[in-house]
Amino acid sequence: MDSNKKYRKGDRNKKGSGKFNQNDARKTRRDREATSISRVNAAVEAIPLYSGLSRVERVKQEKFSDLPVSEKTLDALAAADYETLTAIQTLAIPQGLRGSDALIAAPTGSGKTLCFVIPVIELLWRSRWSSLDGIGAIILTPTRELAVQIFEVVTQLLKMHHITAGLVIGGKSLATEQRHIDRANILVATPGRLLQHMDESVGFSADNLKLLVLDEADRILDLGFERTMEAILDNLSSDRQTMLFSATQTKSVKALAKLSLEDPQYIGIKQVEGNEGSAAEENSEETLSATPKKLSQFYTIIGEGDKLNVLWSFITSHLKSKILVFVTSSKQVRFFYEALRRMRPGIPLLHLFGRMKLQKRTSTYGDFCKSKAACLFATDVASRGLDFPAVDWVVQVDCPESLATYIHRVGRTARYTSSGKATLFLLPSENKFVDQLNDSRLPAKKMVVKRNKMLDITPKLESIVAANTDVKHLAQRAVVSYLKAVHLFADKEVFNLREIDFRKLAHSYGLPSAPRVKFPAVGGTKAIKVAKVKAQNEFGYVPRKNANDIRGKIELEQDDDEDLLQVKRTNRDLVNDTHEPEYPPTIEPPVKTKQKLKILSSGETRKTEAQHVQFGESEEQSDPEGSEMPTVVAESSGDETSEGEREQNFLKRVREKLEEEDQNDVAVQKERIRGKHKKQRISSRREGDMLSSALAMNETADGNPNEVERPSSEYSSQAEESADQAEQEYGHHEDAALKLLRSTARF
Ligand SMILES: Nc1ncnc2c1ncn2[C@@H]1O[C@H](COP(=O)(O)OP(=O)(O)OP(=O)(O)O)[C@@H](O)[C@H]1O
Repeated sequence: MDSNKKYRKGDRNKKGSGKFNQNDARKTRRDREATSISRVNAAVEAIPLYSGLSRVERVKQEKFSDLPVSEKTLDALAAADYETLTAIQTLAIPQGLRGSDALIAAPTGSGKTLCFVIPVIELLWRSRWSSLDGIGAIILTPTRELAVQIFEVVTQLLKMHHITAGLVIGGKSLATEQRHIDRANILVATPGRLLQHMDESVGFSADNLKLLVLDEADRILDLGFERTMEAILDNLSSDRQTMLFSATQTKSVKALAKLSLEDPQYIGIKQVEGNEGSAAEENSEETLSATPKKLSQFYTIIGEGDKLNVLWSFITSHLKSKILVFVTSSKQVRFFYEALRRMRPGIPLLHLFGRMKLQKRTSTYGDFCKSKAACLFATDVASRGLDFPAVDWVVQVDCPESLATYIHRVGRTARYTSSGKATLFLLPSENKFVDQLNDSRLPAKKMVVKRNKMLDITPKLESIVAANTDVKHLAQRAVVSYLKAVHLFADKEVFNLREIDFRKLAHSYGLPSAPRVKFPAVGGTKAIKVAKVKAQNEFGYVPRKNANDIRGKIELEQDDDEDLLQVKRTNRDLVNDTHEPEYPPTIEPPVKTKQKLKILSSGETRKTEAQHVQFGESEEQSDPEGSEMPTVVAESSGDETSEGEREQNFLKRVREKLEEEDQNDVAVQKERIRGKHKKQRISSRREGDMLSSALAMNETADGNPNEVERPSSEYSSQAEESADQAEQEYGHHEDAALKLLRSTARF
């Protein structure tokens, strides 16, 4: 009993001493941390205010280990193989660390992410932030992909810290985010979703906010979320540091800078080669237009009827490359992907656009990152900030709507120290864009397409479109959405619908004739409604008070499948806009459908010409907005044949072609089967008399009609295999997405 007591006492003592040791160790750690913090604080206070803005000078390279930052951050940086700072990092990180408000601009791929991630983490570490202190820093970024990408970098550098990070983006469960939001110290967010949490989440508090980062501010404003930004800024304490990153310095970015920054520093970098670079003067044009030096830029002039032929020839001659193809609208992305995968180019095809489900977008992004050779068709959702490693070629099939978009698209290659190439397809009417590139010192060289090397895929596309109704619909919608987008592009010197041959374009997509296009009037109420729905889809939330934002900033067409990122228009007063479409090659007068119904007295007959009602149109016309929308159809070429006849001829041609191909296929298959049987007979004979009965059976089977059926079923299964190939690939994508989502331990 006593010994038992003794044992317990000893045990307690032991435990006590353990506790004491633990407390001791904790205290030592705390002391060491405190010493480390005061040492780093002293070093940070000694950082001079950056003053080299008025001179263009060479930036000296530095090592991360020279920065006044915590051991924990240094260890994480080393673990991620970051050793030497890039030019913009050398200038911006120390300023971020010393607590300055700053407006920062640098070429694509120059390493801007670390410019804010390091100061964010360090500020919270130096402030001894704990989970009880709530949100200490918010990083706002325009798209979900970009948010996910930044979140990955944040979690990578937080590995050794006790600071938490959360990701709040549209497309995810709001309730899940709400359950965890009070535990996050660093929040990576898209603007709409952040505002939604501010309005609706009880646990959300940013009262202690120390640092706000606005990444890709120009893009956030482009998307028409000026008022959302104002509302967010209204909700945040002004006693904070703000870092604003923007590739372009538009009026609205300057207005946002005024609203959010206090006595800001302007830090810009032009021309980077590897880690080198020079400081650029404040507001210098060079800062805005610089692209990496290791990027080779080309352009080529191609008619609308040949773009797909040239693209196909390009893809099939670069089978070992990683290619990123930009087109204008999500419908084109889907059509290119669906049509070209059926033609088996010999390289994996992927596609990415704004309205894709988040999980699919993430998995596609992950797959393209991992692959060594692949071709990704994308809208501009992929053009800003996304960091795909080792892209060899960026191909812009359609002219970008602005130089800023061009810079961001080509910036997906030649990132950090790697080199890359970019080529741009321009219609002859878009030649003016070359002048703009030259004026902005973007050195693109002209490439000439060798006609004899160009493959003509139009007949193949015609067959695919004729055989697959869904692909045909996609092709029609792709043509329509492209033309509508061009209609909305502001730069009328470059984009002129009159110069585009709708029929040639449609033909190159495998269509017999140009689909009818209804060009939207600008800023109708229906368009605003659609814009709101789309903004909600993209950003998760649009507060009611911001409806005018959208009214003022986004014009969308009535096709509610359109890609938000493509058809938004900014900087026009849409409410008072009297701008009419400029190109009515043939404008159909509005059809009056609200006919007064007159009760006929018996014996009275109705005049027949008044009874011609177009049902397809009536729905639109009954809409008050509908009357503002002139229907523009493709200019008639003056051909002697009508559109209906043309379509019939086309279908006839395709049918004949398919029949011809079928006959060839059957002949080839028959030949193959004959050969196979011949081989079987020979081998059977060799096996001797024992197998003579089996041989006899085979010989009978030769004439058996069931055997003749076999090739065609083999053939059809081959065709199915071809059509399903990408779907099977997609299975891997989904796996990858799940892995990616699991590996990023959010919150
Ligand atoms: N100091 C560095 N050392 C090594 N790699 C770096 C360094 N800084 C950045 N990188 C790498 O360079 C690539 C581009 O960086 P980042 O995405 O931050 O560029 P960015 O300037 O934000 O580009 P964009 O303007 O297109 O968004 C990333 O893969 C990143 O990991």
